[in-house]
Amino acid sequence: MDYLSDERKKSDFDVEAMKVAWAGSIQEFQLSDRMAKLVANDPVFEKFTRPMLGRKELLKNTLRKSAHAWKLIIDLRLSEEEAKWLRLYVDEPAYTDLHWGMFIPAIEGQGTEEQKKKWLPLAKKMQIIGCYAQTELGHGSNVQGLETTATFDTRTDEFIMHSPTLTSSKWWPGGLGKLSTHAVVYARLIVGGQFHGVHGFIVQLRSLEDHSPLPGITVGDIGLKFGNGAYNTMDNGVLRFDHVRIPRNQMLMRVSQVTKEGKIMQSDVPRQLIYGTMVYVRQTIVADASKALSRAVCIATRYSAVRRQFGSRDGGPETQVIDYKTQQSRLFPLLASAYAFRFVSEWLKSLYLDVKQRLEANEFSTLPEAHACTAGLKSLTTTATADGIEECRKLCGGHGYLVSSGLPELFAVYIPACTYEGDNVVLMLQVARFLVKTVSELGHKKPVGTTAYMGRVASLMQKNSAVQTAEGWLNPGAVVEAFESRAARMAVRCAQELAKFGNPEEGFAELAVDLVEVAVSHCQLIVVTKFFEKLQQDIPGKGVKESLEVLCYVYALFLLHKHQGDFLATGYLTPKQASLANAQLRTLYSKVRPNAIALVDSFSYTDHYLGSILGRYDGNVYPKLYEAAWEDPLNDSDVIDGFHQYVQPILKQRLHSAKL
Ligand SMILES: CCCCCCCC/C=C\CCCCCCCCCCCC(=O)SCCNC(=O)CCNC(=O)[C@H](O)C(C)(C)COP(=O)(O)OP(=O)(O)OC[C@H]1O[C@@H](n2cnc3c(N)ncnc32)[C@H](O)[C@@H]1OP(=O)(O)O
Ligand SMILES: Cc1cc2nc3c(=O)[nH]c(=O)nc-3n(C[C@H](O)[C@H](O)[C@H](O)COP(=O)(O)OP(=O)(O)OC[C@H]3O[C@@H](n4cnc5c(N)ncnc54)[C@H](O)[C@@H]3O)c2cc1C
Repeated sequence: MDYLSDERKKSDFDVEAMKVAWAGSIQEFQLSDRMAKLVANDPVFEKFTRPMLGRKELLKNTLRKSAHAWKLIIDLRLSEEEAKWLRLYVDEPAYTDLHWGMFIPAIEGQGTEEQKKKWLPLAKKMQIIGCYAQTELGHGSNVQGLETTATFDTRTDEFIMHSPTLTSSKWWPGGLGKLSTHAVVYARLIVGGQFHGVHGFIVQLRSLEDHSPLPGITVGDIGLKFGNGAYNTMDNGVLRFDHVRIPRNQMLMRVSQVTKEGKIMQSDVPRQLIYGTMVYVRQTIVADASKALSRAVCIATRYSAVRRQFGSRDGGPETQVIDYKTQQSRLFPLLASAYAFRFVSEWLKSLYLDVKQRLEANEFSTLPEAHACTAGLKSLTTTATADGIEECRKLCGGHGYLVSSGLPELFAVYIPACTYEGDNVVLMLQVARFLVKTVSELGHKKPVGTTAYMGRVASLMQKNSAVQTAEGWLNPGAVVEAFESRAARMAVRCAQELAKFGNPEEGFAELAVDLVEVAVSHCQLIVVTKFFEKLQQDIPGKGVKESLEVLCYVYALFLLHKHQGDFLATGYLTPKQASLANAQLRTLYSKVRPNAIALVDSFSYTDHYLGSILGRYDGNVYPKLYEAAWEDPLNDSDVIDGFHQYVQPILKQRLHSAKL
């Protein structure tokens, strides 16, 4: 029985076509769908018991799943794209993520042709397992502050890897604790007693025969992390070196080379390329944000249509909580954000692929913008997604707190995304630096790409919004201009404040809070613009483009309402115009309402992937919640183990004193 069938009938767009729009293309949809079903129908990938497993069982279970996934990849000859979808739907962080997601890309981006030829075939056949060992106990954000040393010994043509202090212990790398045989280790290069910056080195950690740590290497897991199950399927590790020797050709040498004689040779490649793997991964994290948020939103939307509270008239049904305006005002912006992040990630991927191609041809001019966009959008989307998942939990009331809602584990797995791959505030400060630089160069350099609007700064500073009615806000030009003006005005104002400081670094530190706000406004502008640009494309299917248009305005006007202080303070909007935007937002919520279930069905998530009783496709929530309760190990017996030993004596004492 489909308890949501009435809801599904209300929608006025072609869901199958929306699924394709969400996936990006029919090919991508079919690929994703095939992998989703493959995983959902395979009992090895069962995940409901995960939160109840102890750490050792949990990790062993993850290893079993990873081995099974690898076997499927080989047996079914899955492509790299298919393997990525398979990984998504298996839905369990594992050591293989860092192997494929960072170790291999680090060698690809920073290795020489010779190094790639040697290491990549081994890694791609998984004959070695690698991780990305950058962060240390004492330093994560400040990469130049890392303490591990790689000292060149000209006599033996080797580097000596050493951890001179406790704080230099590598700390956090995923896959390091128990599984990796190798790591790309970031360390201070020391040649002839001189420090030559931080570089990456391929270091073997464990024997390929019996997996024991090699001499001089201390390695282990850093311990339990937030939440049951969740990220505890990953062996984040600690690593120390005691004068471990590696051949010279294991320093990744695309950026700088060390010769046998101990000479440093700089190639034309900028040193920032050492950070290149982070640019790649940040871009993938933006795509993952849309997946995690859409998943939470799918659960909360379906449950909000099932759940009824108050409002019964003449004994009729109570009101579906999705019909409360307050519920809509919390849920629909998140639904719109999931779509917005999906489309901006599509754009970011194309930007990244373009930069990658240029880097391969030794053309580096677009690297700073790629860095700013990946850093800023990673920060913006992961912050909004982490907050959004928690909001979805609250939108599901008490039942959202049950593990069987799927939301607690999703939250626990997701929130470190605000920290890993760059703390979100630190990353926004990088964007701010880029923007301040752009403003300071306006006189002699034409801004391009995502900062092109700064080239119109004079008019953006003068022109105010012309919107007169609520309908007036349903105009891409009006909305984009509002976001451009806000971002440009905030950036210029901050740059003017900065100029008052004799020492720019002192000013940057003092104005950091305002600078982060400038960076956020710029990143929001990017997301809004890319959503409108998406709507310019051919999007087939009845009512699909119209529904996306509604979501695009919801996303933009929700942000405008939330940050109306900025829009008002910069003088671009009047209070009246801000309130017209809010009135339009209410109308838009009413347009989303009949399509809400269809819009989350368009993510095409299987019940296996959602892992949520509240978000079941058929809406059959209550019987299934009731059934699941009885599956809890505590309900194996009517009288709990420990009752006779610890509780009964207390009860007896009470009876005894009652007699007195
Ligand atoms: C069996 C089945 C298999 C199936 C197959 C599976 C397939 C799976 C495939 C994929 C899965 C993917 C999963 C991925 C999973 C990812 C999980 C994430 C794990 C997390 C990993 C980590 O966290 S790694 C560690 C990350 N660390 C950080 O991010 C550190 C943050 N700090 C920094 O980035 C920097 O230090 C800084 C940006 C803060 C810079 O600080 P500082 O001011 O000191 O900089 P510098 O002086 O060094 O340099 C300034 C200069 O450089 C520019 N710049 C900075 N960063 C970059 C960059 N990244 N790129 C380009 N340029 C950069 C900066 O703008 C300055 O430029 P100027 O021109 O000088 O102004
Ligand atoms: C689950 C997980 C997996 C990870 N996986 C890996 C991995 O595979 N490999 C790896 O190398 N690392 C990994 N890391 C480490 C991760 O990359 C770092 O934790 C991250 O980069 C943040 O650095 P930090 O811990 O030093 O934070 P800190 O920099 O110490 O941040 C602490 C606080 O200080 C603030 N702060 C720091 N600097 C500034 C500044 N300049 N201005 C203003 N505020 C500032 C931050 O905003 C934050 O609030 C992982 C971390 C986690 C949680």
